[in-house]
Amino acid sequence: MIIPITKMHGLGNSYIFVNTFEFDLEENILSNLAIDIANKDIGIGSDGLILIHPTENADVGMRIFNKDGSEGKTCGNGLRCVAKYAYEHNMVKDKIFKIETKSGNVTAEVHGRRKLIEEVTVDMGEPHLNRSAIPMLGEDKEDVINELFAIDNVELGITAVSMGNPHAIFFVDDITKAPLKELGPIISKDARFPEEINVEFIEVLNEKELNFRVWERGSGITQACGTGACAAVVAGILNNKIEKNKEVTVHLSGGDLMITWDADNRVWMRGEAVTTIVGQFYW
Ligand SMILES: N[C@H](CCC[C@H](N)C(=O)O)C(=O)O
Repeated sequence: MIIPITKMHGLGNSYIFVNTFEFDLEENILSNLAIDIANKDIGIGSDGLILIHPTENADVGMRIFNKDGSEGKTCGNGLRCVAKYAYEHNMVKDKIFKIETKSGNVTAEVHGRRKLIEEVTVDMGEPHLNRSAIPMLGEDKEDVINELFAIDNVELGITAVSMGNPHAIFFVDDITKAPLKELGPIISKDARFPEEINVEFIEVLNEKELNFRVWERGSGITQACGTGACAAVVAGILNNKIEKNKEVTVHLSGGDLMITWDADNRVWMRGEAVTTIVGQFYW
């Protein structure tokens, strides 16, 4: 099979994009295709596969598959890249349009001159905090905000936030000492998370600035995670460490995202979207 592809990234969180408006893919090959295409030795190398697909519910649809072949429900960096691709390929006519994800529709706005888009803003919608929405085992009676979380003989304070995909947020005093490699994979697959979870460690620098590192469900350590950055800002505000309704700079390994949790309970993400390869994948 010769598959037309575009490799894109947001702050180094890279995916291989297939436009299924033009090249359709059978459902039963998607997981294995994601594993192979993301593999740096036998494939192109990325954090996963993203399909840009036709839908009745929005201007375009996005599906994301992690490096291990599992399907995620949404992807912040991926959404910015899909928005850039759709506008530059004349799949939408306006600069503001809707993108469908497995967790519902979001609204994207592309910024740039003529057909070169370098930055995108996405209204990521409302965060979800109750346990059943994460999902995380336990009674739904209260949200998970700095709750004691014992793991591997360590006691941490967990704040759990869903941005349409699950995030476990832990605050540390020094991001360079965050136990990402040691605890990321263990927490991500802990039985308390029936659908596993993305794991983020956050160092709050001041009320408008965070350092951020992530172990992604299904992909491991990535350079950036857009939904994770949104979840981190929500968690910081819930823990009274940062200010609501202000633009917060999140410093990820691959660069900065600007995140706002506004007075209408909506989370906004602004950042780059970059195309690096256009080509064909022989599979
Ligand atoms: N990198 C993505 C998140 C992928 C989430 C995926 N790992 C999952 O939820 O399974 C982002 O920029 O939001």
